[in-house]
Amino acid sequence: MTTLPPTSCAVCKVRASQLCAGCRSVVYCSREHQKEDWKRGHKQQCKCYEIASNELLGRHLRATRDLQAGEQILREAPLVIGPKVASAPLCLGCHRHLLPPESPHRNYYKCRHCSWPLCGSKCEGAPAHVEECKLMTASNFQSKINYSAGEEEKKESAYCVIMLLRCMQLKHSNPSAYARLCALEDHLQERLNTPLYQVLRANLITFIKTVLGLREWSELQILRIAAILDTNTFEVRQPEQRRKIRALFPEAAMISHDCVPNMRHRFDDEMNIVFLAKRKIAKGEILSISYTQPLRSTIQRRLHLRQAKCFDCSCDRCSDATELGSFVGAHLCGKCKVGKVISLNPLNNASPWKCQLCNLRKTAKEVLSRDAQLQQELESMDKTTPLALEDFIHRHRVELHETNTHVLQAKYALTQLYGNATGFLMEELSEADLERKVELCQELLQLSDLFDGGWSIFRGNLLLDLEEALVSQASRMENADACQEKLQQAAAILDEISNIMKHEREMQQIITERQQILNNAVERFK
Ligand SMILES: C[S@@+](CC[C@H](N)C(=O)[O-])C[C@H]1O[C@@H](n2cnc3c(N)ncnc32)[C@H](O)[C@@H]1O
Repeated sequence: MTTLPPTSCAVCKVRASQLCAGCRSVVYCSREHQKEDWKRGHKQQCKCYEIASNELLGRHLRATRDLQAGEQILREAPLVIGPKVASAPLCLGCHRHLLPPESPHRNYYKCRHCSWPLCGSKCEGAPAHVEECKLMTASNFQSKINYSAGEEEKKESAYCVIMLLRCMQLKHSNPSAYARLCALEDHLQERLNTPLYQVLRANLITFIKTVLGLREWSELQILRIAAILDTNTFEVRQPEQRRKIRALFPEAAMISHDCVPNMRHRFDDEMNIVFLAKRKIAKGEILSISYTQPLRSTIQRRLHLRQAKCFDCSCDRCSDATELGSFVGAHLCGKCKVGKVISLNPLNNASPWKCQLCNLRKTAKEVLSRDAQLQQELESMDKTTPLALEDFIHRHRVELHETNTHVLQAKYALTQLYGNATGFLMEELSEADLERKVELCQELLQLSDLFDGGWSIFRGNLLLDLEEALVSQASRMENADACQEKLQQAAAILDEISNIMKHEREMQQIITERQQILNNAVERFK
């Protein structure tokens, strides 16, 4: 049932019709009254979602009105930001990945007080770093992270204390922010017996209580904050800013997971998190994002979610042994050679697997260990050219069908390599390789419609690759009709990309360049 918006101005009560675009639940008679109401408190109430709760998900967000594809749903500033539990050396002031020093015999710039690496003296006084620096200096702690040539990407586990200390400091510096942090889910009891928390217990607690002398904090209080961070932080990736860190957003932390999510998120220049609807969302629908990777199989995704977020996903994709008809987790049957081997109960990771066509059965352990081997093989492969990945798909064709997770991961990497890798640049691609790129993009786009469709970044990136390949194909064609058809296809795709990516600032230049290349191709064709 649609709720009709009110008809009188929220400020002066005269008959009015200017609807607030954010929540669409109040109207105003004028821009002045809208501004006045915003300052008076509508800013806090203007939302198109509410926090709801149920037994399965706990707290979650739910749409309070119909939402259009591409609509912004939530924007939130971070409560705390800092390094990931293990991180390559980064500046604790501006959080940028550190560049190697100019001379390889020199070290990173080190904070004059606590010796943590920084990008320069300017960051010594950065608000993010000042308090932790005082604490470490007061207890004579000096960081031992140094530059080591060739190991710039090595992850340092010493960074695990930073985000934790920043949260602990909120208790005195910002008690209301600390209270919001403490209200978040932790799964501490489930985490305490894991190997990671055993290590944290040994190292982190000693560091905080003994080295830094924060004796008033109990072991469980400290571990609870670590568990809150593990359950709720978002990874912030801003490659153009050389940033790969984590951040806590208390409202966004309420958003639940679904393996076919209806929202996507990004970070703006001020590191606010911004959520958009990937498709139309009806009033009352649960708002979701994915905490895991869409091209992974159900058993891989569920294991990851259990280990990282302590829950067993039972979404529509996970509940269906065929994964919505995609068979991403299935292997080809080694006996009848045509059937697909799928789990008899995908919501039980220990359930046996069986061929759909013959009587071949496998234990979950067999499936898992084979998957782990294949994943390992894929991850250790040379990804500088398409050759090894094509070879992987070919070698395993009897066991892995066209949409098996390992094949999909290889195919996605191939869409990036054809046209970009040395020796495989767009103009160097053979007709066959160019056609392969087009087919791979189209195949993955079809799959993305099942798991990550609509206005998704995955889809936007695949469309960009496809558009480029189509223009390149068109420019090699001699038949005018075929060329025109390709260029028209490319133009329609570019329109869609412009829509999907219109909020991604860093994509605008690429889109403009693509438009220029396409216009030139159309001119040449004419
Ligand atoms: C970032 S928090 C989300 C907010 C949380 N529900 C709360 O009440 O604070 C992540 C946690 O929410 C729960 N959760 C999120 N999505 C879920 C899902 N699809 N199924 C079951 N639990 C889910 C899990 O307990 C997970 O560890």
